[in-house]
Amino acid sequence: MFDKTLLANKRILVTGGGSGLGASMSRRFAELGAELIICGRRLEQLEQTAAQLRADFGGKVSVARCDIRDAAAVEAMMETIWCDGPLDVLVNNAAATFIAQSEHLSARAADAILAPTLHGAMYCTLEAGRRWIAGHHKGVVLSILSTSTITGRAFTVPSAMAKSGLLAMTKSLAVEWGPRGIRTVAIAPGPFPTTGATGQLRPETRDSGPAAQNPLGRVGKHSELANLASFLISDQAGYINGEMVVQDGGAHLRASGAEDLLQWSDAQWAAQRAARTKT
Ligand SMILES: CCCCCCC/C=C/C(=O)SCCNC(=O)CCNC(=O)[C@H](O)C(C)(C)COP(=O)(O)OP(=O)(O)OC[C@H]1O[C@@H](n2cnc3c(N)ncnc32)[C@H](O)[C@@H]1OP(=O)(O)O
Ligand SMILES: NC(=O)C1=CN([C@@H]2O[C@H](COP(=O)(O)OP(=O)(O)OC[C@H]3O[C@@H](n4cnc5c(N)ncnc54)[C@H](OP(=O)(O)O)[C@@H]3O)[C@@H](O)[C@H]2O)C=CC1
Repeated sequence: MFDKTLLANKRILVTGGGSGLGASMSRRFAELGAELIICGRRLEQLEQTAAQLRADFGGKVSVARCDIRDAAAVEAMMETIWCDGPLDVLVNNAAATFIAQSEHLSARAADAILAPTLHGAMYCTLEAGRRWIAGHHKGVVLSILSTSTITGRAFTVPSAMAKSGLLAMTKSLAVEWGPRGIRTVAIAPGPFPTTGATGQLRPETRDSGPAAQNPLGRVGKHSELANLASFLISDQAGYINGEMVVQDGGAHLRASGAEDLLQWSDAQWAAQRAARTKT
């Protein structure tokens, strides 16, 4: 699909690159010649993914243990990265969510989603952006958002708020940082099965799967998202700035994807609160 050197000479940080969609994007970027830094909280998971990428593609892959909720930790990570040279691309991928009735959300529960999803991505963007501007270096920020930015989404309100905040960041910085050579772009994926998303959003007690509700009758393939991401961060997409590309098989045109939860009984919600997963 792409020239194998599409991302040669690109130095890319993927937050949450150790697992899920972050690992799948990292894999494709490595295949297309990029140097990678993947960050997350679980060092062992990061090392495992990095070792596999090195074995498969032979390029340079480094890991950074970093909880992006911690602004000082993000600054320290960026300092360490820049010691070896500037990044070319930041992929804001790490995020958290869970389903809950909003009236049951405590402040801590709301912050547990907003802190990594909104604040963490903002810290990473600001730390990369200020270094790009100071060094007169071009950069690209790709943020992985959600179709909740278009529809809103019941029962995942903090996530929907965070993703909409990041869409506002993407559009705003396109204008503010475009003249400085920095592009900001985004993808709004529909359902792409991952351990994290399935664990948090699809308890076995939910009746119908996202494939059944999708106009195309299926969920997304990781390779499809990884290819779109590769294009958007490449120089081939050099005139795309401030845009969010939806990749959901048309699902958001039918519904936001959470309406089945309106039918849940109090007992089902109580069981969900008791059985909630933590990844
Ligand atoms: C068409 C459909 C498409 C849907 C797309 C939706 C778009 C977004 C998708 C995604 O983001 S998928 C990625 C999901 N992956 C993850 O969430 C992985 C990362 N997860 C985590 O880090 C954690 O699991 C967590 C969710 C952040 C929670 O862990 P944390 O250690 O931060 O929380 P705690 O200290 O345990 O609790 C803090 C606070 O939050 C309350 N809480 C925690 N989990 C739940 C839950 N499942 N339900 C309700 N409340 C929860 C917990 O009770 C604490 O509050 P207090 O009790 O202290 O008030
Ligand atoms: N999968 C889907 O259907 C959809 C996903 N998305 C978006 O795609 C992106 C990836 O989702 P997905 O792969 O499913 O999610 P996963 O839960 O599978 O992966 C999340 C990744 O983020 C990392 N992470 C979470 N919290 C932090 C933190 N505080 N600091 C650093 N890293 C963190 C995790 O690593 P660790 O635990 O080691 O920190 C993990 O590698 C997210 O932005 C999500 O909102 C959007 C719509 C649909």
